Amino acid sequence: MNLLVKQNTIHIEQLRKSYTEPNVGDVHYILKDVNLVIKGGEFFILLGPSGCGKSTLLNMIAGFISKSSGNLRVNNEEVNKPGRDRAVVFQQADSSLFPWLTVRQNVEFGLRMKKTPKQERRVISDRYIKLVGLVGHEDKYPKELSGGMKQRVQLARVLANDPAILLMDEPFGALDAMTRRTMQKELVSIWRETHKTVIFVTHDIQEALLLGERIGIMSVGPSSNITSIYDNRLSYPRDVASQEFNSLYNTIQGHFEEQD
Ligand SMILES: Nc1ncnc2c1ncn2[C@@H]1O[C@H](COP(=O)(O)OP(=O)(O)OP(=O)(O)O)[C@@H](O)[C@H]1O
Repeated sequence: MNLLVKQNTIHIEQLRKSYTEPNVGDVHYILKDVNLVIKGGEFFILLGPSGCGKSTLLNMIAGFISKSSGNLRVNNEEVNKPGRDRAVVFQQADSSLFPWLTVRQNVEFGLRMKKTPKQERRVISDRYIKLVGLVGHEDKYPKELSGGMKQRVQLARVLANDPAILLMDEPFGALDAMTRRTMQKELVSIWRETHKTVIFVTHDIQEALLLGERIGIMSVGPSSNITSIYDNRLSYPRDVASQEFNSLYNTIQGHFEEQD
């Protein structure tokens, strides 16, 4: 087994996130008693309705939001701050790209911070700019790019830093259908090539089924948790028209209808 696959396991036990209402003092739970193990190298989907707490959970794994109680471990170490082993790809690339830097400078930013030598930076940025299909656009600034291209820059920048765990918060949600499909295909091939652990948040059942190996369903909030996990063993690339795909789609949709 690949070393990366053995590592980067995420253990979540009885995890809670609550907040206290100002002035009143009542305690409200966003997440209550979430239990989950995500294996290293796995492509895991967090699927749930709007406002159920998917982003909160992802940001807790990233180390951006602290837990209220329970355990959250990556590689057996309690998460209490962001780490180089984890990186987040956000829904809106605009807020994460530096507008005053070119595509290449944005992709190389983290490497520059790590003081990676210039030549090595160039090799790495070339690789990921190629991987996300942005060759020829290296010297453009974010304002000269389409939404899909900006999202590719964000992905290339995250990949250039080589985190073992990719945390993706509805990264293709704002893209048009065609660009979205292309990005989904690229992500699957990047994941298969790099063996990274991917946790991908979406509220779109079709997207969940196209991408993930396992799909964790979150209940409607407040006090959300993971109510079921579905295995998706269909081989890649997945065919939305196949009977197996549709059967799994209907099962998951039925699950949500029961919750209504
Ligand atoms: N600091 C906070 N104080 C109070 N409530 C909060 C806070 N942060 C988030 N919430 C609430 O927690 C819930 C979960 O929010 P979160 O953004 O994690 O959901 P989500 O499933 O990612 O939603 P969406 O799919 O719409 O992005 C929401 O009801 C939100 O209003």
